[in-house]
Amino acid sequence: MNGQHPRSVVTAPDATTGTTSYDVVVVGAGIAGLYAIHRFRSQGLTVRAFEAASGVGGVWYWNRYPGARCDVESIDYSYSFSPELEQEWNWSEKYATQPEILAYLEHVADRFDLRRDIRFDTRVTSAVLDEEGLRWTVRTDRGDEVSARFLVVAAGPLSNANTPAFDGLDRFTGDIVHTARWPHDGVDFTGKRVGVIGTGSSGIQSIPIIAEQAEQLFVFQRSANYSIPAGNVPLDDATRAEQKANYAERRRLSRESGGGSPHRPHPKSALEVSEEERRAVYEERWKLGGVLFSKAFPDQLTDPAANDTARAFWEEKIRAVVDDPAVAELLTPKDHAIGAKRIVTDSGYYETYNRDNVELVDLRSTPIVGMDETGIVTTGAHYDLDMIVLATGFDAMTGSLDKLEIVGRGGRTLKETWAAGPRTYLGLGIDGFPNFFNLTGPGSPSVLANMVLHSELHVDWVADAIAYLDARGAAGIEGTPEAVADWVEECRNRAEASLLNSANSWYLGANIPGRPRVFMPFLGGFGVYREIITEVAESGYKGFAILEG
Ligand SMILES: Cc1cc2nc3c(=O)[nH]c(=O)nc-3n(C[C@H](O)[C@H](O)[C@H](O)COP(=O)(O)OP(=O)(O)OC[C@H]3O[C@@H](n4cnc5c(N)ncnc54)[C@H](O)[C@@H]3O)c2cc1C
Repeated sequence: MNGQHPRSVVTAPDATTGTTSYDVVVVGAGIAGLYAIHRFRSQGLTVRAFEAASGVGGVWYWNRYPGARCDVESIDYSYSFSPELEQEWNWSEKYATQPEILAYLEHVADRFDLRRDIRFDTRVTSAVLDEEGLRWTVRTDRGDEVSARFLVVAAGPLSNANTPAFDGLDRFTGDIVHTARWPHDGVDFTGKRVGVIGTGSSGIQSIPIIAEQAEQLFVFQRSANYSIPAGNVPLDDATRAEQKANYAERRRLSRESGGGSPHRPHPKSALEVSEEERRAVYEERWKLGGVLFSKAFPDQLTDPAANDTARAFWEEKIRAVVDDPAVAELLTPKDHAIGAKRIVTDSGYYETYNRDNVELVDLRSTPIVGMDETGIVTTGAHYDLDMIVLATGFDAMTGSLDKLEIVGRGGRTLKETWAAGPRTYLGLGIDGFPNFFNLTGPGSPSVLANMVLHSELHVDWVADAIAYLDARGAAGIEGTPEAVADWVEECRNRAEASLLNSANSWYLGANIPGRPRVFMPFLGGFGVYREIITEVAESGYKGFAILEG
Protein backbone atom coordinates (compact mmCIF):
# COMPACT_ATOMS: atom_id res chain seq x y z
CA MET A 1 0.00 0.00 0.00
CA ASN A 2 1.30 3.49 -0.76
CA GLY A 3 0.62 4.93 2.65
CA GLN A 4 -3.01 5.68 1.85
CA HIS A 5 -5.85 3.45 2.92
CA PRO A 6 -8.25 3.22 -0.01
CA ARG A 7 -11.14 5.57 0.61
CA SER A 8 -14.61 4.16 0.36
CA VAL A 9 -16.24 6.59 -2.00
CA VAL A 10 -20.01 6.49 -1.71
CA THR A 11 -20.85 3.56 -3.89
CA ALA A 12 -24.06 2.78 -5.63
CA PRO A 13 -25.89 0.09 -3.70
CA ASP A 14 -24.34 -3.30 -4.25
CA ALA A 15 -26.55 -5.18 -6.74
CA THR A 16 -26.86 -8.29 -4.58
CA THR A 17 -26.82 -6.91 -1.00
CA GLY A 18 -28.31 -3.45 -1.62
CA THR A 19 -25.60 -2.00 0.65
CA THR A 20 -24.07 1.47 0.20
CA SER A 21 -20.58 2.19 1.52
CA TYR A 22 -19.33 5.25 3.39
CA ASP A 23 -16.23 6.14 5.33
CA VAL A 24 -18.24 7.08 8.40
CA VAL A 25 -21.73 6.50 9.68
CA VAL A 26 -22.81 9.03 12.29
CA VAL A 27 -25.74 8.21 14.57
CA GLY A 28 -27.57 11.34 15.77
CA ALA A 29 -27.75 14.94 14.57
CA GLY A 30 -27.53 16.88 17.81
CA ILE A 31 -24.64 19.16 18.71
CA ALA A 32 -22.07 16.36 18.43
CA GLY A 33 -23.46 14.71 15.30
CA LEU A 34 -23.77 18.00 13.41
CA TYR A 35 -20.18 18.95 14.02
CA ALA A 36 -19.07 15.39 13.20
CA ILE A 37 -20.67 15.61 9.75
CA HIS A 38 -18.98 18.92 9.07
CA ARG A 39 -15.56 17.90 10.35
CA PHE A 40 -15.42 14.50 8.64
CA ARG A 41 -16.66 15.96 5.38
CA SER A 42 -14.03 18.73 5.54
CA GLN A 43 -11.44 15.96 5.76
CA GLY A 44 -12.69 14.42 2.51
CA LEU A 45 -14.52 11.54 4.17
CA THR A 46 -17.88 10.34 2.98
CA VAL A 47 -20.54 10.50 5.68
CA ARG A 48 -24.04 9.17 6.19
CA ALA A 49 -25.85 10.38 9.29
CA PHE A 50 -29.09 8.98 10.65
CA GLU A 51 -31.39 10.87 12.99
CA ALA A 52 -34.51 9.48 14.64
CA ALA A 53 -36.08 12.96 14.86
CA SER A 54 -37.56 14.90 11.94
CA GLY A 55 -35.01 17.68 12.36
CA VAL A 56 -31.59 18.58 13.73
CA GLY A 57 -30.82 19.71 17.28
CA GLY A 58 -30.93 16.60 19.48
CA VAL A 59 -32.03 17.51 23.01
CA TRP A 60 -33.04 20.95 21.74
CA TYR A 61 -35.32 19.32 19.18
CA TRP A 62 -36.99 17.04 21.74
CA ASN A 63 -37.08 19.06 24.98
CA ARG A 64 -39.57 21.79 24.08
CA TYR A 65 -41.10 22.06 27.53
CA PRO A 66 -41.80 25.61 28.76
CA GLY A 67 -38.79 27.10 30.53
CA ALA A 68 -36.19 24.84 28.87
CA ARG A 69 -32.84 26.66 28.82
CA CYS A 70 -29.15 25.93 28.84
CA ASP A 71 -27.36 26.13 32.19
CA VAL A 72 -24.00 27.03 30.67
CA GLU A 73 -23.93 30.64 29.44
CA SER A 74 -25.10 30.87 25.81
CA ILE A 75 -21.88 32.53 24.70
CA ASP A 76 -19.98 29.47 25.96
CA TYR A 77 -22.62 26.92 24.93
CA SER A 78 -21.78 27.64 21.26
CA TYR A 79 -19.52 26.02 18.71
CA SER A 80 -15.95 27.27 18.59
CA PHE A 81 -14.85 25.63 15.34
CA SER A 82 -15.80 28.59 13.17
CA PRO A 83 -14.70 32.11 14.18
CA GLU A 84 -17.13 33.52 11.58
CA LEU A 85 -20.00 31.66 13.21
CA GLU A 86 -18.91 32.90 16.64
CA GLN A 87 -19.01 36.48 15.42
CA GLU A 88 -22.19 36.39 13.36
CA TRP A 89 -24.55 34.72 15.86
CA ASN A 90 -26.20 36.96 18.46
CA TRP A 91 -27.56 35.38 21.63
CA SER A 92 -30.40 37.41 23.09
CA GLU A 93 -30.02 36.21 26.70
CA LYS A 94 -27.30 35.08 29.10
CA TYR A 95 -28.99 31.67 29.28
CA ALA A 96 -30.78 31.03 26.00
CA THR A 97 -34.17 29.34 25.74
CA GLN A 98 -34.74 26.10 23.86
CA PRO A 99 -36.30 27.81 20.77
CA GLU A 100 -33.25 30.05 20.42
CA ILE A 101 -30.75 27.19 20.81
CA LEU A 102 -32.70 25.13 18.29
CA ALA A 103 -32.70 28.10 15.88
CA TYR A 104 -28.92 28.34 16.34
CA LEU A 105 -28.42 24.66 15.53
CA GLU A 106 -30.72 24.94 12.50
CA HIS A 107 -28.65 27.92 11.37
CA VAL A 108 -25.48 25.83 11.72
CA ALA A 109 -27.06 22.99 9.71
CA ASP A 110 -28.00 25.43 6.93
CA ARG A 111 -24.79 27.43 6.97
CA PHE A 112 -22.62 24.35 6.58
CA ASP A 113 -25.12 22.52 4.38
CA LEU A 114 -25.28 19.55 6.74
CA ARG A 115 -28.80 18.29 6.07
CA ARG A 116 -27.91 16.70 2.74
CA ASP A 117 -25.99 13.97 4.55
CA ILE A 118 -28.64 13.31 7.21
CA ARG A 119 -31.45 10.84 6.85
CA PHE A 120 -34.18 12.08 9.22
CA ASP A 121 -37.01 10.10 10.81
CA THR A 122 -34.69 7.12 10.74
CA ARG A 123 -33.53 5.21 13.79
CA VAL A 124 -30.43 3.07 13.62
CA THR A 125 -31.38 -0.32 15.00
CA SER A 126 -28.10 -2.22 14.72
CA ALA A 127 -24.44 -1.98 13.79
CA VAL A 128 -22.60 -5.24 13.23
CA LEU A 129 -18.84 -5.58 12.80
CA ASP A 130 -17.41 -7.51 9.89
CA GLU A 131 -14.22 -8.58 11.65
CA GLU A 132 -12.35 -9.57 8.54
CA GLY A 133 -13.05 -6.50 6.44
CA LEU A 134 -13.11 -4.21 9.50
CA ARG A 135 -16.34 -2.59 8.44
CA TRP A 136 -19.61 -1.87 10.21
CA THR A 137 -22.93 -2.85 8.68
CA VAL A 138 -25.53 -0.43 9.91
CA ARG A 139 -29.27 -1.06 9.67
CA THR A 140 -32.22 1.21 10.36
CA ASP A 141 -35.90 0.95 11.17
CA ARG A 142 -36.65 2.10 7.60
CA GLY A 143 -34.86 -0.77 5.97
CA ASP A 144 -31.57 0.98 5.14
CA GLU A 145 -28.44 -1.10 5.15
CA VAL A 146 -25.15 0.73 4.76
CA SER A 147 -21.54 -0.18 5.33
CA ALA A 148 -18.89 2.08 6.88
CA ARG A 149 -15.29 1.85 8.00
CA PHE A 150 -16.04 3.92 11.08
CA LEU A 151 -19.06 3.96 13.35
CA VAL A 152 -19.44 7.22 15.25
CA VAL A 153 -22.29 7.24 17.73
CA ALA A 154 -23.48 10.72 18.75
CA ALA A 155 -26.72 9.45 20.25
CA GLY A 156 -26.39 11.73 23.27
CA PRO A 157 -26.08 11.06 27.00
CA LEU A 158 -29.55 12.50 27.65
CA SER A 159 -31.65 11.38 24.72
CA ASN A 160 -33.46 8.31 25.99
CA ALA A 161 -36.49 9.65 27.87
CA ASN A 162 -37.32 7.72 31.02
CA THR A 163 -40.91 6.89 31.94
CA PRO A 164 -41.04 4.95 35.19
CA ALA A 165 -43.38 1.95 35.19
CA PHE A 166 -46.24 3.57 37.11
CA ASP A 167 -49.06 1.19 37.75
CA GLY A 168 -52.12 2.21 35.71
CA LEU A 169 -50.52 5.08 33.77
CA ASP A 170 -52.35 3.93 30.63
CA ARG A 171 -55.68 4.03 32.49
CA PHE A 172 -55.46 7.80 33.03
CA THR A 173 -57.95 9.42 30.66
CA GLY A 174 -56.49 12.94 30.76
CA ASP A 175 -53.45 14.11 28.80
CA ILE A 176 -49.96 12.80 29.55
CA VAL A 177 -46.86 14.64 28.29
CA HIS A 178 -43.19 13.90 28.85
CA THR A 179 -40.88 16.92 29.08
CA ALA A 180 -38.40 15.24 26.73
CA ARG A 181 -41.08 14.48 24.11
CA TRP A 182 -42.96 17.77 24.25
CA PRO A 183 -45.62 18.38 21.55
CA HIS A 184 -44.39 20.81 18.88
CA ASP A 185 -47.55 22.88 19.00
CA GLY A 186 -47.19 23.44 22.75
CA VAL A 187 -49.47 22.60 25.66
CA ASP A 188 -52.14 24.88 27.09
CA PHE A 189 -52.51 24.50 30.85
CA THR A 190 -55.15 27.21 31.23
CA GLY A 191 -57.90 26.21 33.62
CA LYS A 192 -56.38 22.74 34.09
CA ARG A 193 -55.53 20.70 37.16
CA VAL A 194 -52.00 19.55 36.45
CA GLY A 195 -49.67 17.11 38.16
CA VAL A 196 -45.92 17.34 37.51
CA ILE A 197 -43.96 14.25 38.50
CA GLY A 198 -40.28 14.92 39.07
CA THR A 199 -38.18 17.77 40.39
CA GLY A 200 -34.99 17.36 38.40
CA SER A 201 -33.88 20.00 35.92
CA SER A 202 -36.86 19.65 33.52
CA GLY A 203 -39.39 19.80 36.35
CA ILE A 204 -37.70 22.72 38.08
CA GLN A 205 -37.43 24.72 34.83
CA SER A 206 -41.02 24.10 33.73
CA ILE A 207 -42.92 24.27 37.04
CA PRO A 208 -42.90 28.11 37.39
CA ILE A 209 -44.40 28.56 33.92
CA ILE A 210 -46.96 25.78 34.28
CA ALA A 211 -47.98 27.26 37.65
CA GLU A 212 -48.71 30.63 36.04
CA GLN A 213 -51.21 29.03 33.66
CA ALA A 214 -52.74 26.12 35.50
CA GLU A 215 -55.76 26.37 37.75
CA GLN A 216 -54.09 24.04 40.23
CA LEU A 217 -50.63 22.49 40.14
CA PHE A 218 -49.50 19.53 42.21
CA VAL A 219 -45.75 18.90 42.24
CA PHE A 220 -44.90 15.30 43.06
CA GLN A 221 -41.40 15.28 44.55
CA ARG A 222 -39.43 12.15 45.41
CA SER A 223 -36.03 13.82 45.89
CA ALA A 224 -35.48 17.49 46.53
CA ASN A 225 -32.73 18.99 44.39
CA TYR A 226 -30.45 21.95 44.80
CA SER A 227 -31.41 24.69 42.39
CA ILE A 228 -29.95 28.14 41.97
CA PRO A 229 -31.47 31.14 40.22
CA ALA A 230 -30.10 31.63 36.73
CA GLY A 231 -29.78 35.37 37.24
CA ASN A 232 -30.70 35.47 33.59
CA VAL A 233 -30.51 38.81 31.78
CA PRO A 234 -30.99 39.98 28.21
CA LEU A 235 -27.67 40.59 26.45
CA ASP A 236 -27.27 44.07 25.05
CA ASP A 237 -25.10 45.03 22.09
CA ALA A 238 -22.27 46.33 24.26
CA THR A 239 -22.06 43.08 26.29
CA ARG A 240 -22.15 40.97 23.15
CA ALA A 241 -19.47 43.08 21.48
CA GLU A 242 -17.23 42.77 24.53
CA GLN A 243 -17.76 39.01 24.74
CA LYS A 244 -17.03 38.56 21.05
CA ALA A 245 -13.94 40.71 21.18
CA ASN A 246 -12.57 38.40 23.89
CA TYR A 247 -13.87 35.14 22.48
CA ALA A 248 -10.46 33.55 21.86
CA GLU A 249 -9.32 34.12 25.44
CA ARG A 250 -12.68 32.99 26.80
CA ARG A 251 -12.38 29.76 24.82
CA ARG A 252 -8.83 29.16 26.04
CA LEU A 253 -9.90 29.52 29.65
CA SER A 254 -12.89 27.27 29.05
CA ARG A 255 -10.85 24.54 27.41
CA GLU A 256 -8.38 24.49 30.28
CA SER A 257 -11.02 24.57 33.01
CA GLY A 258 -12.64 21.78 34.98
CA GLY A 259 -16.08 22.18 33.44
CA GLY A 260 -15.63 24.03 30.18
CA SER A 261 -16.44 27.54 31.39
CA PRO A 262 -14.08 30.53 31.65
CA HIS A 263 -14.67 30.99 35.40
CA ARG A 264 -12.13 29.74 37.95
CA PRO A 265 -12.65 28.64 41.55
CA HIS A 266 -11.18 30.68 44.38
CA PRO A 267 -7.56 29.53 44.79
CA LYS A 268 -7.96 28.52 48.46
CA SER A 269 -10.01 25.91 50.31
CA ALA A 270 -13.45 27.02 51.49
CA LEU A 271 -12.17 26.27 55.00
CA GLU A 272 -9.03 28.39 54.72
CA VAL A 273 -10.71 31.73 54.16
CA SER A 274 -12.55 33.87 56.70
CA GLU A 275 -16.30 33.55 56.94
CA GLU A 276 -16.65 37.04 55.50
CA GLU A 277 -14.55 36.20 52.46
CA ARG A 278 -16.35 32.90 51.96
CA ARG A 279 -19.72 34.63 51.96
CA ALA A 280 -18.45 37.19 49.46
CA VAL A 281 -17.26 34.41 47.14
CA TYR A 282 -20.59 32.58 47.39
CA GLU A 283 -22.51 35.82 46.80
CA GLU A 284 -20.51 36.43 43.66
CA ARG A 285 -21.15 32.90 42.43
CA TRP A 286 -24.83 33.26 43.24
CA LYS A 287 -24.93 36.28 40.96
CA LEU A 288 -23.22 34.33 38.17
CA GLY A 289 -26.10 31.86 38.48
CA GLY A 290 -26.54 28.16 38.04
CA VAL A 291 -24.06 25.29 38.03
CA LEU A 292 -21.01 27.47 38.64
CA PHE A 293 -22.01 27.69 42.30
CA SER A 294 -20.71 24.15 42.86
CA LYS A 295 -17.22 25.25 41.88
CA ALA A 296 -16.73 28.35 44.01
CA PHE A 297 -13.92 26.66 45.96
CA PRO A 298 -11.64 23.87 44.75
CA ASP A 299 -12.53 21.46 47.58
CA GLN A 300 -16.27 21.98 47.49
CA LEU A 301 -16.94 18.65 45.79
CA THR A 302 -14.34 16.62 47.66
CA ASP A 303 -14.43 17.74 51.30
CA PRO A 304 -17.77 17.33 53.13
CA ALA A 305 -16.95 20.17 55.54
CA ALA A 306 -16.18 22.56 52.67
CA ASN A 307 -19.33 21.43 50.90
CA ASP A 308 -21.34 22.08 54.01
CA THR A 309 -20.44 25.78 53.96
CA ALA A 310 -21.95 26.03 50.45
CA ARG A 311 -24.99 24.03 51.48
CA ALA A 312 -25.62 26.31 54.49
CA PHE A 313 -25.36 29.40 52.26
CA TRP A 314 -27.82 27.87 49.79
CA GLU A 315 -30.25 26.93 52.53
CA GLU A 316 -30.28 30.41 54.00
CA LYS A 317 -31.06 31.88 50.56
CA ILE A 318 -33.89 29.46 49.84
CA ARG A 319 -35.49 29.72 53.27
CA ALA A 320 -35.62 33.48 52.76
CA VAL A 321 -37.68 32.96 49.59
CA VAL A 322 -40.14 30.21 50.54
CA ASP A 323 -42.87 31.57 52.86
CA ASP A 324 -43.91 28.30 54.51
CA PRO A 325 -41.05 26.83 56.58
CA ALA A 326 -42.53 23.32 56.28
CA VAL A 327 -42.44 23.58 52.47
CA ALA A 328 -38.91 25.01 52.60
CA GLU A 329 -37.90 22.01 54.69
CA LEU A 330 -39.32 19.62 52.09
CA LEU A 331 -37.51 21.48 49.31
CA THR A 332 -34.17 21.07 51.11
CA PRO A 333 -32.23 17.99 49.98
CA LYS A 334 -31.34 15.69 52.86
CA ASP A 335 -29.55 12.92 51.03
CA HIS A 336 -26.74 14.48 49.01
CA ALA A 337 -24.08 17.14 49.07
CA ILE A 338 -24.67 20.32 47.09
CA GLY A 339 -23.30 19.77 43.57
CA ALA A 340 -23.24 15.97 43.93
CA LYS A 341 -26.18 15.97 41.56
CA ARG A 342 -26.02 18.59 38.81
CA ILE A 343 -27.21 21.85 40.35
CA VAL A 344 -30.29 23.03 38.51
CA THR A 345 -30.47 26.53 37.04
CA ASP A 346 -33.95 27.94 37.57
CA SER A 347 -36.02 31.03 36.97
CA GLY A 348 -38.39 31.64 39.88
CA TYR A 349 -38.67 28.03 41.07
CA TYR A 350 -38.79 28.52 44.83
CA GLU A 351 -41.09 31.56 44.58
CA THR A 352 -43.61 29.29 42.85
CA TYR A 353 -44.31 27.54 46.15
CA ASN A 354 -45.68 30.81 47.57
CA ARG A 355 -48.56 30.67 45.10
CA ASP A 356 -52.01 29.61 46.29
CA ASN A 357 -52.52 27.27 43.34
CA VAL A 358 -49.37 25.17 43.95
CA GLU A 359 -49.04 22.21 46.30
CA LEU A 360 -45.90 20.18 46.93
CA VAL A 361 -46.58 16.47 47.44
CA ASP A 362 -43.82 14.67 49.31
CA LEU A 363 -43.45 11.22 47.78
CA ARG A 364 -40.96 10.18 50.45
CA SER A 365 -43.74 10.11 53.03
CA THR A 366 -46.62 9.28 50.65
CA PRO A 367 -45.29 7.37 47.59
CA ILE A 368 -47.23 7.05 44.35
CA VAL A 369 -49.32 3.89 44.29
CA GLY A 370 -50.35 4.40 40.68
CA MET A 371 -52.73 6.19 38.36
CA ASP A 372 -56.42 5.66 37.76
CA GLU A 373 -58.80 7.16 35.19
CA THR A 374 -58.97 10.51 36.96
CA GLY A 375 -55.57 11.12 38.47
CA ILE A 376 -52.68 10.07 40.67
CA VAL A 377 -53.07 7.91 43.76
CA THR A 378 -50.51 8.14 46.56
CA THR A 379 -50.55 6.34 49.88
CA GLY A 380 -51.90 9.61 51.32
CA ALA A 381 -54.53 10.87 48.87
CA HIS A 382 -56.09 10.82 45.43
CA TYR A 383 -55.24 13.82 43.22
CA ASP A 384 -57.87 14.64 40.58
CA LEU A 385 -56.06 15.81 37.44
CA ASP A 386 -56.72 16.86 33.85
CA MET A 387 -53.10 16.43 32.84
CA ILE A 388 -49.92 14.65 33.99
CA VAL A 389 -46.49 16.04 33.10
CA LEU A 390 -43.75 13.44 33.35
CA ALA A 391 -40.57 15.32 34.20
CA THR A 392 -38.91 12.00 34.90
CA GLY A 393 -35.64 12.53 33.08
CA PHE A 394 -33.56 10.10 31.15
CA ASP A 395 -32.01 6.68 31.10
CA ALA A 396 -28.75 8.61 30.99
CA MET A 397 -25.39 7.93 29.37
CA THR A 398 -26.05 4.38 28.16
CA GLY A 399 -29.81 4.37 27.51
CA SER A 400 -29.71 5.23 23.81
CA LEU A 401 -26.74 2.94 23.21
CA ASP A 402 -28.61 0.05 24.78
CA LYS A 403 -31.47 0.48 22.34
CA LEU A 404 -29.02 0.16 19.49
CA GLU A 405 -27.68 -3.36 18.98
CA ILE A 406 -23.92 -2.89 18.55
CA VAL A 407 -22.22 -6.21 17.80
CA GLY A 408 -18.43 -6.36 17.99
CA ARG A 409 -15.79 -9.09 17.77
CA GLY A 410 -16.98 -12.67 18.23
CA GLY A 411 -20.63 -11.58 17.99
CA ARG A 412 -20.44 -10.00 21.43
CA THR A 413 -22.77 -7.05 21.95
CA LEU A 414 -21.84 -3.81 23.66
CA LYS A 415 -24.66 -4.42 26.11
CA GLU A 416 -23.11 -7.75 27.14
CA THR A 417 -19.65 -6.18 27.35
CA TRP A 418 -20.98 -3.43 29.62
CA ALA A 419 -23.29 -5.65 31.71
CA ALA A 420 -21.43 -4.72 34.91
CA GLY A 421 -21.06 -1.07 33.88
CA PRO A 422 -19.45 0.84 30.99
CA ARG A 423 -15.81 0.01 30.23
CA THR A 424 -13.82 2.25 27.91
CA TYR A 425 -10.37 3.62 27.31
CA LEU A 426 -10.63 7.44 27.50
CA GLY A 427 -14.32 7.08 26.63
CA LEU A 428 -13.11 6.64 23.05
CA GLY A 429 -11.91 3.06 22.69
CA ILE A 430 -13.43 -0.28 23.62
CA ASP A 431 -11.64 -3.58 23.18
CA GLY A 432 -13.64 -5.81 20.87
CA PHE A 433 -15.14 -2.80 19.04
CA PRO A 434 -12.56 -1.50 16.56
CA ASN A 435 -13.32 1.69 14.62
CA PHE A 436 -16.25 2.45 16.90
CA PHE A 437 -16.32 5.78 18.70
CA ASN A 438 -19.00 6.78 21.18
CA LEU A 439 -19.00 10.56 21.60
CA THR A 440 -19.22 12.25 25.03
CA GLY A 441 -20.28 9.06 26.78
CA PRO A 442 -19.07 7.05 29.79
CA GLY A 443 -15.36 7.37 30.56
CA SER A 444 -15.25 11.00 29.37
CA PRO A 445 -16.24 14.14 31.33
CA SER A 446 -19.51 14.04 29.38
CA VAL A 447 -22.37 15.81 31.17
CA LEU A 448 -19.98 17.29 33.74
CA ALA A 449 -18.54 19.57 31.08
CA ASN A 450 -19.74 22.17 28.61
CA MET A 451 -21.03 19.69 26.08
CA VAL A 452 -20.48 21.84 23.02
CA LEU A 453 -16.74 22.14 23.60
CA HIS A 454 -16.65 18.50 24.67
CA SER A 455 -18.37 17.38 21.47
CA GLU A 456 -15.88 19.35 19.39
CA LEU A 457 -12.97 17.89 21.34
CA HIS A 458 -14.17 14.34 20.70
CA VAL A 459 -15.00 14.85 17.05
CA ASP A 460 -11.62 16.49 16.38
CA TRP A 461 -9.85 13.66 18.18
CA VAL A 462 -11.67 11.02 16.13
CA ALA A 463 -11.09 12.90 12.86
CA ASP A 464 -7.37 13.19 13.65
CA ALA A 465 -7.22 9.49 14.50
CA ILE A 466 -8.78 8.62 11.15
CA ALA A 467 -6.29 10.89 9.36
CA TYR A 468 -3.47 9.16 11.27
CA LEU A 469 -4.71 5.73 10.17
CA ASP A 470 -5.16 6.85 6.58
CA ALA A 471 -1.69 8.37 6.42
CA ARG A 472 -0.26 4.99 7.44
CA GLY A 473 -2.53 2.86 5.34
CA ALA A 474 -3.83 1.25 8.52
CA ALA A 475 -7.28 -0.24 8.62
CA GLY A 476 -8.35 0.48 12.14
CA ILE A 477 -7.87 1.41 15.77
CA GLU A 478 -9.03 -0.38 18.90
CA GLY A 479 -8.55 0.23 22.62
CA THR A 480 -6.48 -2.57 24.17
CA PRO A 481 -7.95 -4.59 27.06
CA GLU A 482 -5.11 -3.41 29.33
CA ALA A 483 -5.71 0.25 28.55
CA VAL A 484 -9.44 -0.19 29.09
CA ALA A 485 -8.84 -1.89 32.46
CA ASP A 486 -6.46 0.88 33.56
CA TRP A 487 -8.85 3.66 32.54
CA VAL A 488 -11.78 2.00 34.30
CA GLU A 489 -9.61 1.88 37.43
CA GLU A 490 -8.56 5.52 36.95
CA CYS A 491 -12.21 6.60 36.60
CA ARG A 492 -13.20 4.57 39.67
CA ASN A 493 -10.42 6.08 41.79
CA ARG A 494 -11.35 9.60 40.77
CA ALA A 495 -15.03 8.92 41.50
CA GLU A 496 -14.24 7.51 44.92
CA ALA A 497 -12.38 10.69 45.84
CA SER A 498 -15.42 12.80 44.98
CA LEU A 499 -18.68 13.59 46.74
CA LEU A 500 -20.45 13.06 43.40
CA ASN A 501 -20.06 9.33 43.85
CA SER A 502 -22.09 9.40 47.06
CA ALA A 503 -25.37 10.68 45.63
CA ASN A 504 -28.06 8.41 44.23
CA SER A 505 -27.96 10.16 40.89
CA TRP A 506 -28.40 9.42 37.22
CA TYR A 507 -24.61 9.82 36.89
CA LEU A 508 -24.59 6.32 38.42
CA GLY A 509 -27.71 5.06 36.67
CA ALA A 510 -29.45 5.13 40.07
CA ASN A 511 -32.76 6.32 38.58
CA ILE A 512 -33.15 3.20 36.43
CA PRO A 513 -34.06 -0.11 38.05
CA GLY A 514 -31.57 -2.85 37.17
CA ARG A 515 -28.71 -0.58 36.07
CA PRO A 516 -25.35 -1.37 37.68
CA ARG A 517 -24.35 1.46 40.03
CA VAL A 518 -21.16 2.77 38.42
CA PHE A 519 -20.18 6.42 38.26
CA MET A 520 -20.04 6.92 34.49
CA PRO A 521 -18.41 10.29 33.68
CA PHE A 522 -14.67 10.85 34.10
CA LEU A 523 -14.21 13.12 37.12
CA GLY A 524 -10.78 14.60 36.52
CA GLY A 525 -12.09 17.75 34.84
CA PHE A 526 -12.43 18.79 31.23
CA GLY A 527 -9.01 20.48 30.93
CA VAL A 528 -7.15 17.51 32.41
CA TYR A 529 -9.07 15.09 30.20
CA ARG A 530 -8.29 17.18 27.14
CA GLU A 531 -4.59 17.07 27.97
CA ILE A 532 -4.68 13.31 28.47
CA ILE A 533 -6.38 12.46 25.19
CA THR A 534 -4.25 14.96 23.28
CA GLU A 535 -1.07 13.41 24.65
CA VAL A 536 -2.30 9.94 23.76
CA ALA A 537 -2.86 11.07 20.16
CA GLU A 538 0.54 12.78 20.02
CA SER A 539 2.23 9.64 21.35
CA GLY A 540 0.95 7.64 18.37
CA TYR A 541 -2.19 6.43 20.15
CA LYS A 542 -0.64 4.79 23.19
CA GLY A 543 -3.08 2.23 24.61
CA PHE A 544 -4.71 1.66 21.24
CA ALA A 545 -3.87 -1.14 18.82
CA ILE A 546 -3.34 0.15 15.29
CA LEU A 547 -4.78 -2.52 13.00
CA GLU A 548 -3.18 -3.26 9.65
CA GLY A 549 -5.28 -3.39 6.51
C1 LIG B 1 -33.04 20.06 28.64
C2 LIG B 1 -31.56 19.88 28.58
C3 LIG B 1 -30.73 20.97 28.80
C4 LIG B 1 -29.34 20.82 28.72
N1 LIG B 1 -28.55 21.91 28.95
C5 LIG B 1 -27.22 21.79 28.85
C6 LIG B 1 -26.35 22.91 29.08
O1 LIG B 1 -26.78 23.99 29.38
N2 LIG B 1 -25.03 22.72 28.96
C7 LIG B 1 -24.50 21.52 28.63
O2 LIG B 1 -23.27 21.42 28.50
N3 LIG B 1 -25.29 20.45 28.41
C8 LIG B 1 -26.62 20.55 28.52
N4 LIG B 1 -27.42 19.46 28.30
C9 LIG B 1 -26.80 18.17 27.94
C10 LIG B 1 -26.98 17.87 26.44
O3 LIG B 1 -27.17 16.50 26.38
C11 LIG B 1 -25.76 18.32 25.65
O4 LIG B 1 -25.49 19.67 25.89
C12 LIG B 1 -25.86 18.18 24.13
O5 LIG B 1 -27.00 18.80 23.62
C13 LIG B 1 -25.74 16.77 23.69
O6 LIG B 1 -25.61 16.75 22.29
P1 LIG B 1 -25.45 15.38 21.54
O7 LIG B 1 -25.39 15.70 20.11
O8 LIG B 1 -24.33 14.62 22.13
O9 LIG B 1 -26.73 14.53 21.92
P2 LIG B 1 -28.28 14.84 21.69
O10 LIG B 1 -28.54 16.27 21.64
O11 LIG B 1 -28.99 14.03 22.70
O12 LIG B 1 -28.56 14.27 20.24
C14 LIG B 1 -28.55 12.90 20.00
C15 LIG B 1 -29.48 12.62 18.85
O13 LIG B 1 -29.32 11.25 18.49
C16 LIG B 1 -30.56 10.75 18.10
N5 LIG B 1 -30.52 9.31 18.25
C17 LIG B 1 -30.34 8.59 19.39
N6 LIG B 1 -30.33 7.28 19.11
C18 LIG B 1 -30.49 7.17 17.77
C19 LIG B 1 -30.56 6.07 16.89
N7 LIG B 1 -30.45 4.80 17.31
N8 LIG B 1 -30.74 6.32 15.57
C20 LIG B 1 -30.86 7.59 15.10
N9 LIG B 1 -30.80 8.67 15.91
C21 LIG B 1 -30.63 8.45 17.22
C22 LIG B 1 -31.55 11.43 19.02
O14 LIG B 1 -32.83 11.48 18.42
C23 LIG B 1 -30.94 12.80 19.19
O15 LIG B 1 -31.52 13.74 18.33
C24 LIG B 1 -28.80 19.56 28.40
C25 LIG B 1 -29.64 18.46 28.21
C26 LIG B 1 -31.01 18.62 28.29
C27 LIG B 1 -31.88 17.41 28.08
